Amino acid sequence: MANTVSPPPPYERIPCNNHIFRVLDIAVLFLLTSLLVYRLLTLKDHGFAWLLALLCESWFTFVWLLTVNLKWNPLVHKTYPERLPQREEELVPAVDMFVTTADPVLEPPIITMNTVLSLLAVDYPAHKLACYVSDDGCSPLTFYSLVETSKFAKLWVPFCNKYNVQVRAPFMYFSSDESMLLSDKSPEFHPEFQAMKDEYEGLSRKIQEAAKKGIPSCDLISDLDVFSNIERRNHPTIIKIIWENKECDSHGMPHLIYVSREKRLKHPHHYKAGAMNILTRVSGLMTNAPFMLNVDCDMFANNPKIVGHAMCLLLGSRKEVEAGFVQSPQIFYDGLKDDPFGNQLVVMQKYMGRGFDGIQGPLYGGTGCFHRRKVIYGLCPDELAGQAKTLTSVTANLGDKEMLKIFGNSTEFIKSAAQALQGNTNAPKTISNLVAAAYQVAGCGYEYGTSWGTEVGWQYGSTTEDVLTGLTIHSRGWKSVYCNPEPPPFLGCAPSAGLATLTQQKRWATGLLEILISRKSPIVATFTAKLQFRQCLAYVMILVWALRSIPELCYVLLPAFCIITNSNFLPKVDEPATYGYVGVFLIYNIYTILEYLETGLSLRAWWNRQRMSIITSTSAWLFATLSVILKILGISETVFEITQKDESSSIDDSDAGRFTFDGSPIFVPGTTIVLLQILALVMALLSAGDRHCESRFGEVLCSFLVVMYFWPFLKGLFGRGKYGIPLSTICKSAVLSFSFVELCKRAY
Ligand SMILES: O=c1ccn([C@@H]2O[C@H](COP(=O)(O)OP(=O)(O)O[C@H]3O[C@H](CO)[C@@H](O)[C@H](O)[C@H]3O)[C@@H](O)[C@H]2O)c(=O)[nH]1
Ligand SMILES: [Mn+2]
Repeated sequence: MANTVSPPPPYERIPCNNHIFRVLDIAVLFLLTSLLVYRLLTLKDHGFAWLLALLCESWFTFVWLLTVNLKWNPLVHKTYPERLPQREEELVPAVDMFVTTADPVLEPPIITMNTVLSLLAVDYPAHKLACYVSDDGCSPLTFYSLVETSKFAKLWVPFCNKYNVQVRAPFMYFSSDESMLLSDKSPEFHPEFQAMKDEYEGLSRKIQEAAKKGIPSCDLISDLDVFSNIERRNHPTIIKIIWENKECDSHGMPHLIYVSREKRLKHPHHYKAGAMNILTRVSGLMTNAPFMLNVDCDMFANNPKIVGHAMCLLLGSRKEVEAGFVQSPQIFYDGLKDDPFGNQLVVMQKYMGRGFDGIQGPLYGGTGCFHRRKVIYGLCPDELAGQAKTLTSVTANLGDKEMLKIFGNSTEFIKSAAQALQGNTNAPKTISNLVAAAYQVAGCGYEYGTSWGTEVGWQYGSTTEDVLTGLTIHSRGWKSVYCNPEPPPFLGCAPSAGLATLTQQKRWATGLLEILISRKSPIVATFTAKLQFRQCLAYVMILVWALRSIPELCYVLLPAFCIITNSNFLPKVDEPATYGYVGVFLIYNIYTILEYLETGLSLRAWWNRQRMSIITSTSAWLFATLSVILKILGISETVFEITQKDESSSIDDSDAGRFTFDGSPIFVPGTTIVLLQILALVMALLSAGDRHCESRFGEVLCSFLVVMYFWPFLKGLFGRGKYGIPLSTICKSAVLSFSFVELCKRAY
């Protein structure tokens, strides 16, 4: 036999060493269960507080069990694009890239344009790429910006290729240290760099002025006609091919297409999921690439080789089932020092990402993700061909009639979908000929009676459409892979303040709970479909976020309750069980500190995150639970509130990390908690001389700790202007606190 050396695989699976964490995991679990037993055995000697603590601690133990499951076998994938078999450019698979934007005010066009530019300039054959921008704001400003951007891109893309530019979002490139950029380059670089910088400044000026003074009357006038008198929520489809790479030039610029789907007041538009489905269909008609990359408007491609890295995982695995989709982490570029709002989620994503990678694969996070088109179309992996029928009605060989029923009434689209499902890549088409067909599939009535949003495409019914869509894919037996090369693949904006963070957390927790109680719940899928059991537990850990608010709120209120009613929820200081509580508290904190230090973050960042998790859980997640209850009762619908994105981060502003407040009801729980603890501490102080006081040491300490966690609210009580909690909120909280005290006293 010939001794052929097979080339090394383009990726490696590397298990992470986590012995210390496993020991701590088990230690916490052991202590928690022992304490539960202790509580159960001593239940009859104690009152209501003891029982409530038992219930809360049972829940915490359950959540800890889920955490241990998730983190038990962490794994990372390392990718080597240079090892991919060298193919002719013609054989490299195509990728359709989607950008969604929804509001030119909350999402300034210059941010979206930088994202588009970074995608147009990625290091991949240009004729294999197409960039589709969905504009749910139906804004002439976005369209105008895109046209201007495409002109700039014709200079920018070749510049990036010629000088192997590392960061291909111009705002980032030009704001990095110029001297570093300028050294080590050929003499012609300097003038070209300067010219490019001037061009970019020109572009941003144009966009800024158009935002302020309106779009200048220019040659675009006929194109802009369609935008005149348009209502954002009630308008026909607008599709414009801004640039077509007609020559199929691999060094040119990818296709660039603007899509604003039809919206009518009576038709639900399903927020981002709806927008993604339209992009899927329009791109299916025009380019039908076997892979689709989607990013939020603020998430620019920071690593120009990211498509290559993703291809290592998508093409490099022996079986397709190993990589139904490839997800990159959400990393933020505008983070404040020490993460005062705890919203960078670096540590959480790192350890959860690795954990998921060791089971069935990471969640789909809505941005920075490469999907196989056929997976989005609802197909099962080949391995499950026998069971496919029971898991989905989509198979590779459907008749026309079935196709029409599932995918809707466009013969052109059916044809393209059939090709995608069978894995045929088709010859490039002239995309401008397909605009009429594209208008049809972008209409708001198109999905009526089809499987879009239920079985095919991005899934409807949750404000976290991303997690639901990923879950549906995992339920069909696909695995997913985490792709996190250096430098980080995509960077975006984190919410810039406390309120925005809480609003985002509320939307996430709402959407996740919607999934938990839906028919697509992982608990159902693990029995009826192909979701792995441990993956199900991992999903449940995330989906119960909103529900965690209730036990956590109860636990936070327990110290105050006990002080007010002169009861106990903790053992007396001299009882041995006290060591158990102190032990859990210490080990848990050491555990989380270790995670922060191992990631290279500061102790302050750790503390900020601890604080924010409790604040988030008792306010944002609590409101999420309420909004899901209201939805179930049919009183109100859950909505997608878009996060504000700021271009210039205020890192230098020393007050940027301070909590700001407004009249939003989301601040009421936090304020009430602080008022209550203060009240309780004062009561404890006044009765310090009693014989009881010693026996309440634990409760007083905990109450004090709660105040530390809610420090931003305590400061807010005395702050001024936007840094102060409005009087109306304080009044509401005061009423709530006094009612609580009254209630406690009556009950006891
Ligand atoms: O009706 C809508 C609403 C939103 N979007 C887009 O959705 C994206 C995400 O919105 P954002 O306000 O930035 O929400 P985030 O909480 O930052 O987004 C995270 O969480 C969302 C689910 O809640 C996912 O959809 C996102 O991909 C994920 O990054 C943005 O590009 C928006 O333009 C639309 O296209 N149409
Ligand atoms: Mn965002």
